[in-house]
Amino acid sequence: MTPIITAFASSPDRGRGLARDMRVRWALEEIGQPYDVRLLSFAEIKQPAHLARHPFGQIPTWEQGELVLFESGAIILHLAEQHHGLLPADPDARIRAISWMFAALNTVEPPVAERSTASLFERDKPWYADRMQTLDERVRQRLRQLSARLGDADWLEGHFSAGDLLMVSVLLRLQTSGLIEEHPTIASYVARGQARPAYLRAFEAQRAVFLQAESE
Ligand SMILES: N[C@@H](CCC(=O)N[C@@H](CSCc1ccc([N+](=O)[O-])cc1)C(=O)NCC(=O)O)C(=O)O
Repeated sequence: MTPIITAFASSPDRGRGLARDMRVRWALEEIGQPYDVRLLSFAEIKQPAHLARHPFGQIPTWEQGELVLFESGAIILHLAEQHHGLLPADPDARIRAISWMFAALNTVEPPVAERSTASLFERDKPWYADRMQTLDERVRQRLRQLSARLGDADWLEGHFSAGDLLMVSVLLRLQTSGLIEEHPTIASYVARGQARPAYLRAFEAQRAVFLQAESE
C-alpha cells in the first residue's frame, strides 16, 4: 500500500526544502519507496481531520494502512527499521547512527531552530542584535563540536545513515546565516548530503509543489 505523507500546500519556505516534509521525502527517496502527498493549507492542519493524524496540528505525518505516525524523526526511524539503506545492519553501528538522529533533533536543532525563529520574528525588537549574538554563539558551539567529531570523514558513522540525513536537514536551516561557511568541514558535509541523488529528487518534488501553488 502506497504511503501518504502530509506537506504544506504552499510552504512558507518558498520551495527551499526547509519544511520538515523534505527530510521524510529524502528518506523515502533513499530507500526507493514511492509515496503520495496530502497537501494541506495552514487552516486545514488545525482541523479535526488532521489533528487526528497529528496531535499538534503540524506536518509531516505518515499514513500507511492503519498506521498513522507524526514526528519526522519517528517517521524516518520507522522507514529505516523497515528498509535497508538508512541504518547499518551491525547492532552497535545501528544504535550509534540512531544516537546521531537524536543528536540532530535534540542537541543541534533546538539552537538552530531558535535562531531561525528569532531571525524571522524578532528583528523589530530593541534587543534583537544582542539576542542574535547569543543565539549565533550557541549554534557556533554545536558546529565546532560537530566539526571536531566529523573530522575528515564523509559521514558521522562510516556510511551515510539517517543520522546524517537528519543532521544535514537541520544544518540546512543555517544556509543563509553564514555560520556554516565558518566551518569548511561542515560546509563540505552539508554539500555532500545535498549532492545525493535522493536529496535532489526530494528537493525537486517539494519545489514543484511550491511552484505549482505559486502558479495558481
Ligand atoms: N518536531 C516536529 C516538528 C514539525 C514542524 O515543526 N512542522 C511545521 C512545519 S516544518 C517547520 C518549518 C516551517 C517553515 C520553515 N521555513 O523555512 O519557512 C522551516 C521549517 C509545522 O507544521 N508548522 C505549522 C504549525 O506548527 O502550526 C517534526 O519534526 O515533525
